Amino acid sequence: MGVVEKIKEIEEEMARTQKNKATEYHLGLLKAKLARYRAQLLEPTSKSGPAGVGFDVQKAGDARVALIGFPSVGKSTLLSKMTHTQSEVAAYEFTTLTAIPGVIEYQGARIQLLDLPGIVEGASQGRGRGRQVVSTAKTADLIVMMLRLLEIELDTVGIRLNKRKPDIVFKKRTTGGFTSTVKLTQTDEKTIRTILAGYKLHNCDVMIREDITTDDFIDVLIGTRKYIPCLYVYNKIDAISLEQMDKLARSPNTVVISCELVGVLSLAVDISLDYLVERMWAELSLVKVYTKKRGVQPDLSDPVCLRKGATIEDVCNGVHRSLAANFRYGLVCPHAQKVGLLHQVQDEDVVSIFTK
Ligand SMILES: Nc1nc2c(ncn2[C@@H]2O[C@H](COP(=O)(O)OP(=O)(O)OP(=O)(O)O)[C@@H](O)[C@H]2O)c(=O)[nH]1
Ligand SMILES: [K+]
Ligand SMILES: [Mg+2]
Repeated sequence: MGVVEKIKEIEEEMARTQKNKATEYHLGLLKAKLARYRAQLLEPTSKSGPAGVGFDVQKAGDARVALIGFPSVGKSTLLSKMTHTQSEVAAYEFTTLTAIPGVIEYQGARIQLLDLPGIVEGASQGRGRGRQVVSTAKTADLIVMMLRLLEIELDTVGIRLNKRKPDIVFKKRTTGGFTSTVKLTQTDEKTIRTILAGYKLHNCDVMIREDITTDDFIDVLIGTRKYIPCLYVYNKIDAISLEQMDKLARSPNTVVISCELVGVLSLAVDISLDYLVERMWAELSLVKVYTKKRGVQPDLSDPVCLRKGATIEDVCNGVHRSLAANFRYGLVCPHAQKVGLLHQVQDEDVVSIFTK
């Protein structure tokens, strides 16, 4: 039996099983199994060839943004308007058949924008190029989704949108302790133990530090979940009423645009592509650091772009491979603070590195 059939079978059993206290643990176990099979769907296997392999586009620049959406929502139109790359645009579905990279230059950073083939319902089960699109989406720092319905699709294949990793710590091969620093209102120790037993993890220390659900627990147990921020972008708002547009624009993590009406309308909500870039930039939360050599002004046009939480060591690695190995100390302006490799840098810091 293939993985897809196994998934179907478990889903059917879950649908048949009444939800009550007596079946709770069994359902938890089924959920965990389901999660494992779904993860398998995306893993490359020798037999199924390219399954789980994304499109062959090299990561470039300081961050990658993936454009995901149903066919013909206007992904290629958007890429063509926001970057110097032209991706074929047409009124029929599946115009784009591979990943097309473009570059947005913003605030001294280079953001790679990836136009992708449209995905349809059932994409996570391998329909169309869905699997390849989903695998590529997993490599992104931000997903720009041009339609909301697809959120569920990405969820079934282990991409968690706008969520951070639940605060759970496991240690295998220990005494089997269970600690929770908060009151659990959405799951309990017995359910979690049942799931662990289903995975043959009998000796495992679990420490839970927030009020998690059973699904959160399975996510962390499976360990391959990707937590990626997502912006929902509604294109073609020229086709809906002002009231509808206004309502959409107020939803969380949402931007409304029109690739056709750029610069034409003056509205209460900003529908410009400039505003979209601003929002993408905010979601990526990159930190820009300027490096400075002794006696020379820093080059403000060429920052090192890093993830939030980056350290002096990351700055070193961003400049040259050998820098961290020969590191003596760093100097961070504006406060001329002497720092070590583990010091976290802030946006707009000017950093000098002194080597042995
Ligand atoms: N009215 C309107 N039409 C748009 C807008 N943006 C794009 N279109 C049209 O929508 C159609 C599909 O655009 P594409 O950019 O090819 O869409 P896509 O999402 O890349 O499509 P696939 O590659 O087939 O998945 C084209 O005819 C575009 O001209 C918009 O803001 N308003
Ligand atoms: K199209
Ligand atoms: Mg396209």
